[in-house]
Amino acid sequence: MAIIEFGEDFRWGVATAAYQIEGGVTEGGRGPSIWDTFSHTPGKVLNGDNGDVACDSYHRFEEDIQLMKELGVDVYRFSVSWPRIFPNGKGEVNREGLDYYHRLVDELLANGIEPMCTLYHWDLPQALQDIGGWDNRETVEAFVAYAELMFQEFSGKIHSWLTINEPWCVSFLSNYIGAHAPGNQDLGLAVTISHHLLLAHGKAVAKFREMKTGGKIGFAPNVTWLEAYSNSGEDMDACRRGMGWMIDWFLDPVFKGKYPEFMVEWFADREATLAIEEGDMEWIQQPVDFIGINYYESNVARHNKNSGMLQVEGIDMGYKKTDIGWYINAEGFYKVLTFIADKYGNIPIYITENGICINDDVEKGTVDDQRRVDYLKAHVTAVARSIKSGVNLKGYITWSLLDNFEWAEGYSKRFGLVHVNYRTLERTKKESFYWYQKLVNNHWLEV
Ligand SMILES: CCOCCOc1ccc(-c2cn(C[C@@H]3NC[C@@H](O)[C@H]3O)nn2)cc1
Repeated sequence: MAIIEFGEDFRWGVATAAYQIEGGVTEGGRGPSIWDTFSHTPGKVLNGDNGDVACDSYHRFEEDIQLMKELGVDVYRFSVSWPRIFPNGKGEVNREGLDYYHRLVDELLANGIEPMCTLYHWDLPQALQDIGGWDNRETVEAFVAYAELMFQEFSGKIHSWLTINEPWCVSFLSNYIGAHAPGNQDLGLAVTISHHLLLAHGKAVAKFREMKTGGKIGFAPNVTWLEAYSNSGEDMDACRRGMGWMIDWFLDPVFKGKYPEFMVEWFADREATLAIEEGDMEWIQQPVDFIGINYYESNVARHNKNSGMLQVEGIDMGYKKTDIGWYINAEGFYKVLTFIADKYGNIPIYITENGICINDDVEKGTVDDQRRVDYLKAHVTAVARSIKSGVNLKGYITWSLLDNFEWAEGYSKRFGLVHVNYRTLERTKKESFYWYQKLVNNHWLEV
């Protein structure tokens, strides 16, 4: 057995998101979001599940925080439901919504846990979608106004902010592939939305700097690693496109001030062009203090001209799969982290999501999710390897504290260290909870 060690200043955390855990969708003055609309549209979410109750964390957050305290985590990454703050997306502020998040943040601070706040984790106020959503630059301005209010309201309490979670999911998964809310399937629209999301991010960062409320700010792209099936130029190019779609498309504008040309051309050849206005790129490349990286899986891929818009075909190499069908490959985690550090300069990185869907159920009062322990062990070791290789990693925040509403998969897919019985809302600590507790408190693990 080998011992893998982490410095005492390395931060450990757990992550959730508002629509996935809160419930209370008509309480406390909250307005509807696009996920309320989407989940209540027949056929959009597996089993017709929705976030109306979810884990009921709106009423049970003290219990959840006691679980975090028992874990011993340093950081809790949560998201704020924008329609709790601005029920109509902009204009009138809902004081009850602000008060709810003050109670949450105060309880975290009272228990020695640092709040890391994601401002946008996919639950766009429906009222903004009704005027075009992220396709409309008015939504960009509404986001900046929402961010400004949150920075002011929580100044001195929240010191770590993330603007946008997984802009690839918000733009391409939700507006080209159409699997997530609002469910459009238009590449040109998705490309425009990706630009407006980066503009919203950059303008919010600029507002954060201007307000001087203190703390640090970043955003959280989701990333993957694609290993080329062969060393042929077309297979290597295909993998470059697949990663360019998810990584370079969002990191190049922020860190290099321009979109990756090879992707601009690929989209333009498919009538999807960027409408960049004077000053946009200057806003987008506002320096960030850190970047959140969300990683789940890697693939082996090759070129196939008949394989979708990107002409990238995944090849099943027999890697073990999770219960949501994603491949398990911790080597890809190490490779993508070193790739990002090499290409974008050694920016401080927090892993803001990494975890595994394992649907084991409660038996004899526990959940023996050894496959989750194995996944976490391998991926935390990949994090240690990356640090040893010079990657400026500051912390690891696992997805998720609780089983929760996994978007279009509903409640069928479980990512939590803690099992949730959605009928009784009873929480049950899994074996992985105790494994993570030991890692978080020891700062080392045996592999
Ligand atoms: C080609 C067709 O593809 C159809 C589905 O394609 C995807 C891709 C990616 C995802 C996905 C889900 N998650 C986990 C979440 N991250 C944020 C947090 O809220 C977690 O719940 N990350 N990525 C889902 C579906």
